[in-house]
Amino acid sequence: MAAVQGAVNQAGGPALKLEARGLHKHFIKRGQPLEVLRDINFGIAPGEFVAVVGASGCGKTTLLRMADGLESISAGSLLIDGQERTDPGPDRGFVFQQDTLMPWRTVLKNIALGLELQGKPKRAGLEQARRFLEVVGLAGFEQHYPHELSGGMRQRANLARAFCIEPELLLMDEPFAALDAQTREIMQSELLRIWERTAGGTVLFITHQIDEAIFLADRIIVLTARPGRMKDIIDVPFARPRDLEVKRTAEFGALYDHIWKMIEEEVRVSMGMRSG
Ligand SMILES: Nc1ncnc2c1ncn2[C@@H]1O[C@H](COP(=O)(O)OP(=O)(O)OP(=O)(O)O)[C@@H](O)[C@H]1O
Repeated sequence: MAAVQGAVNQAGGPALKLEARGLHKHFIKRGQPLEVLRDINFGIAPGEFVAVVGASGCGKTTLLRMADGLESISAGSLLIDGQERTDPGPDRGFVFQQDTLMPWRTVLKNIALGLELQGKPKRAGLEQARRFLEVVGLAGFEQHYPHELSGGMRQRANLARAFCIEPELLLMDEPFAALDAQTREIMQSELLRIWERTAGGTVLFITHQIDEAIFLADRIIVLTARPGRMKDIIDVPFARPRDLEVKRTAEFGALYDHIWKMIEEEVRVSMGMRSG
């Protein structure tokens, strides 16, 4: 396929960090094609935080894996900095639902792992890891092993590891889904704090939770039921820095209801039910 060039800004640099153009994806399942994503188009500016929501199975994780280079593209294109995306690279960080800490490494050495893989000298890598360990509030736990931490602490170490490599594009797939409701809320505000403190780059964040998407993101992409298509892109009107209190406001509740109705409609369509 011919290389596709993305839009450039006035300074000559790419105007968009991540851009999907007419993106399609299908898998072959038991010999039959399964269409998962159809005609996905969006552009994400450098430094923007964008969440993706949609019914279960609409292709959210697949979209993220395509951005990371873990999944092939069936048609259309996905550009990073104006260039067709390549295999996974050090410019991208990926955070999964389950932490991916190595049980035999201390917390500090887990956080430093990405830097080690990038070839950063050991001492400098550990120093940088220590800084990020402090940012996520784990000072004092450097020499602990993952099994000695709570689920929330492990996910904080996981975040520190992702932010530590200072990725220009951070891809997050329901990173707080395995946490209890209270820890999840705290982690949401921790994530914003870390992101703001470390100039955390561009984020594409997948979630099932509408309130999480509204609280975190600048914009929210709503996908239809499978095959996932663009249903809407919503601007989130809340100023930063954001406090969890914003979730209790009427404006937040109204936006939540609006997005929930869109997703409910899609789930009903996919189940062959009429809305109402
Ligand atoms: N490697 C694969 N081979 C075949 N089918 C796949 C593969 N990966 C995903 N699928 C199918 O693609 C569809 C979309 O999956 P995906 O995990 O992207 O959805 P999702 O929106 O993230 O779902 P959920 O919200 O439930 O996590 C599903 O029907 C899934 O079974």
